[in-house]
Amino acid sequence: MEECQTNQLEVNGLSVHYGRRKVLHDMTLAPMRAGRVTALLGPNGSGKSTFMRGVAGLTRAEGRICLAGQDLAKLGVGERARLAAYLPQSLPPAVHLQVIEAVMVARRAGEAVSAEMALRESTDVLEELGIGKLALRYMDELSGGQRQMVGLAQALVRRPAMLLLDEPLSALDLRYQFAVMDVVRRETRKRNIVTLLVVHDLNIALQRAHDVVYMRDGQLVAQGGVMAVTTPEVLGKVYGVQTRLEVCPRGLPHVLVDGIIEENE
Ligand SMILES: Nc1ncnc2c1ncn2[C@@H]1O[C@H](COP(=O)(O)OP(=O)(O)OP(=O)(O)O)[C@@H](O)[C@H]1O
Repeated sequence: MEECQTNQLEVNGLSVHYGRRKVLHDMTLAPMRAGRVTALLGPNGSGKSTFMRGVAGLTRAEGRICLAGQDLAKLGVGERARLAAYLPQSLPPAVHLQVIEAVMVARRAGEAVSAEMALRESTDVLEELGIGKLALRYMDELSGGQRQMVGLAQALVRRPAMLLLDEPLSALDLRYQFAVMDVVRRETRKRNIVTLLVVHDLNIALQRAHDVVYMRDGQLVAQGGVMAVTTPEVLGKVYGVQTRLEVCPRGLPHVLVDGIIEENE
């Protein structure tokens, strides 16, 4: 079997069953390189969260997943969680902890570091994400968007090799959605990590991700650079809608939806 490459995520033959029902069908993707943000796109129920959880090792899956040169199946739970930081679709209920404490707890969960070091690194991450002023606020008193940002800080402070973000924009207003995507893009490049995220807003995904993976019914439909694979044909196949693709003056793609494609068309 081929060696895993050090700076990428490789997914080969990923399948997931829930009971006797197969919901992910042998998904094999082209390697996803570090420093790039990939958006995982597809309709409701197409298997996006299942894919993310399978890659994170949170759902029993068949197939081979390699990250940063390591076969994830061969790692212990703790080591795998440190390497692959997963932010779930719905964040757990907020506890009555200060933000800085919550980030420090995340830092110390995977690795034995001193409180002093955890404090310094947690403070740095909050500053980098532009939320240093939230440090002494309580988690259960934050808005949805602020909690989403703290969740990102908790993921990044563990210095993962990969970020898996399941709908990180769902609780956010328009400005915050772009702010979070900009932070994710910047940190992905700066830390040279693999980032995979699920986003429902196609236009935000197309404007801020480098690459896209389109899936439907638990199967891969297309994968590649945003501009290369996003076509009306692919969007029709994935979402069942008729679209036009425009390119704005800044060279970014924008999808206009004209209507749905009737089943017998
Ligand atoms: N724990 C579970 N047990 C049984 N079936 C499940 C479970 N979780 C998801 N499914 C089913 O697996 C399929 C894929 O679900 P999944 O949540 O991965 O889709 P999704 O693309 O993330 O959807 P959405 O965009 O609505 O969040 C769906 O048919 C769903 O009903």
